[in-house]
Amino acid sequence: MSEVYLKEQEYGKDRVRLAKVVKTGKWHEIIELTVCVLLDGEFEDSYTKTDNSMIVATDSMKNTIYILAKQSSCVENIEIFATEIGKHFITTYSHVHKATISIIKHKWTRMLIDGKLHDHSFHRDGEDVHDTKVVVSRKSVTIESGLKNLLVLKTTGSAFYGFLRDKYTTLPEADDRILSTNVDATWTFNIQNMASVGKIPFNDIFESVKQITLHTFATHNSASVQATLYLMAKNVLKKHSQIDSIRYELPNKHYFTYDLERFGLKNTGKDADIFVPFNDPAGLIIATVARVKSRL
Ligand SMILES: O=c1[nH]c(=O)c2[nH]c(=O)[nH]c2[nH]1
Repeated sequence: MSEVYLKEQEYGKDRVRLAKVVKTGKWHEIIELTVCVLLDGEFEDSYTKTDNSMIVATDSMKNTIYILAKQSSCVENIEIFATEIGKHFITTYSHVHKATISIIKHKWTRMLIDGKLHDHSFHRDGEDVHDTKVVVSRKSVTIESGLKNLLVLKTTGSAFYGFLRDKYTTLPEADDRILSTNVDATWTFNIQNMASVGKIPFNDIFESVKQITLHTFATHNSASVQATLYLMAKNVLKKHSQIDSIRYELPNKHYFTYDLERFGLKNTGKDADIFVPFNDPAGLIIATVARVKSRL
């Protein structure tokens, strides 16, 4: 057999679920997270020589996440909390060279009861989440954040025509159609150094990216999912100088008119109002838009 070597490795604890309640008198906050920690470093011997002496047990990593959550005042700010966790692992263990921390923040929206925000009751109003992936090494920190699973639909203001037609094409041109997608967006931050991480208003930027995404989707006349995606990204980069690039993954969740002509009912063009939503197959449009780097 030809010689082999351990090309790369990462190991850690995934799907660590954690909720923290922050109480200010009767006013409570709930933060619910799913955390993944992966470590890279001098772990080769555990794979190749059955030497476990350098292994930080994944069970200890799980304990560490709960301990740091107890001690931290930044759990609500997942990019900062992830950086704290990453820093902990590379400063505590000299043989750990890189820690990759991924966190999903689940949505709990405060209830509005009798016209007032309730102090300790929350509901889930949508499956969209805020997530982050932070990679901490001794030299650098990289942070990407995301908005995942935001389901949107508009009933007009979307067309799709002028596309390539050949013997494989059956899709009719549409000057007015339903447009629906499940937005997944991931953006990377321009981080100067570890100390600057605490100064970035990650949660405000998240809310703003979400709002820009919704605003662009709703207000522009879409020529295609591709054109909508590019405009969303351009608007985000225009507004947020801390963001270097943004990637969108937009499935085109098709709604096709149902053939009611067979029953003597008009359901095309201006008369179209009965549609069949299709889960599968879906188009999938993926692109990353980045700033042109200045040559200065
Ligand atoms: O916005 C669209 N982009 C496409 O690439 C495409 N392809 C398709 O069949 N419908 C659509 N819609």
